[in-house]
Amino acid sequence: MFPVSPNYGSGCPCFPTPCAQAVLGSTSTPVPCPALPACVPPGVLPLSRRPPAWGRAARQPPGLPLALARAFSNNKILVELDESSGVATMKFKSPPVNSLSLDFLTEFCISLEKLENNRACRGVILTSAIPKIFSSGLDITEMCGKSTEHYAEFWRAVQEMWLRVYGCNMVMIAAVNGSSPAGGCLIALSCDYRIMVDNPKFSIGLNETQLGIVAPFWFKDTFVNVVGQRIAERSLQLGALHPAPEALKLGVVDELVPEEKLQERAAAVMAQWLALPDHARQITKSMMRKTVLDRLISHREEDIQHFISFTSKESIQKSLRMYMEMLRKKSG
Ligand SMILES: CCCCCCCCCC/C=C\CC(=O)SCCNC(=O)CCNC(=O)[C@H](O)C(C)(C)COP(=O)(O)OP(=O)(O)OC[C@H]1O[C@@H](n2cnc3c(N)ncnc32)[C@H](O)[C@@H]1OP(=O)(O)O
Repeated sequence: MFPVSPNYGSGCPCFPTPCAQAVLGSTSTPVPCPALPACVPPGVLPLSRRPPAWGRAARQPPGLPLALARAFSNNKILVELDESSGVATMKFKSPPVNSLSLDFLTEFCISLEKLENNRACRGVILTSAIPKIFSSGLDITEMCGKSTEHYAEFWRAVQEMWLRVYGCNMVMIAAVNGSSPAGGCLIALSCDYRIMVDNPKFSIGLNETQLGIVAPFWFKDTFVNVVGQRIAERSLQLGALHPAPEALKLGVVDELVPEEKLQERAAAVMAQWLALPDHARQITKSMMRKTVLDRLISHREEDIQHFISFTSKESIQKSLRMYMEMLRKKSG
């Protein structure tokens, strides 16, 4: 079996079974899957793939079953598309705490890709079906006591999720209806707008240092782009989890609403954003985010190697085990 092109990923229509062009021949020259233009890194859609649909939702592409376009759910994420507004909702439903396991991340990327390829969809609201939890962040069990191959696969999936959300042409709104530490916070930060339930019991932040681990540079870049250098520096070093009212003050989220108004408010904000011409908004978004995206894209393999060597250290494994133990004691 030949290795596949480095451009091959869940963005390719032939995923997870690589087509002939996605497989590297004996020349070892990378041949990208034909569905992905060579200049486009995995996870980042070229602007030309999304036709402008300003003012109305575009028509359903022929051949796609209507039911699929309206709602689909594999296992951990429920996706509903309202074709009249062009807005989809992705509801995380992976009990107990929507942790970002390899399976979750894979399903997330496939679901988002389906929406990206559906011309009827122009915006996505991310929210949770689990009471009180948006997402508990990366699934710590994926980082404990596993093989280096597993760490590499897991980290590539984390990178892929971020590249897809941060580089997404559609309007992305996070409707944060519960706690959102670390990787959960990253998902929200990667959206265009964040609305959180006004409840001080729900907190959000990049708390990696509390686990004895370090938020990677692209987590940090995303955070800095939202709240600025000073707030990000203090919050990151302290591994702070900000209760909702504090998160609003610091700019981690854009607004707070009562729980019962969250979905209605997210739909209203989405309508405001969709009132703009798609092409102008998309080019502006891409211009604002390109430098940060490019940094990971050009250092992707290096970043995976960093993750593997960092995570494999006995001291890090010990910290993660102790943290899991602390969570278990608290819950049990
Ligand atoms: C030089 C630089 C090199 C770069 C190296 C890179 C290093 C890695 C960077 C990693 C980046 C991001 C990391 C993360 O995202 S780590 C995850 C951080 N998340 C947390 O800290 C949250 C932990 N969870 C909680 O605080 C709480 O669970 C909650 C979310 C507030 C919910 O509270 P609850 O009371 O409702 O539920 P609880 O009883 O605590 O939990 C229920 C069960 O779920 C288990 N669990 C919770 N969170 C996780 C998780 N993130 N992963 C796996 N499992 C989790 C918990 O243990 C309970 O299980 P059980 O019922 O006891 O079996």
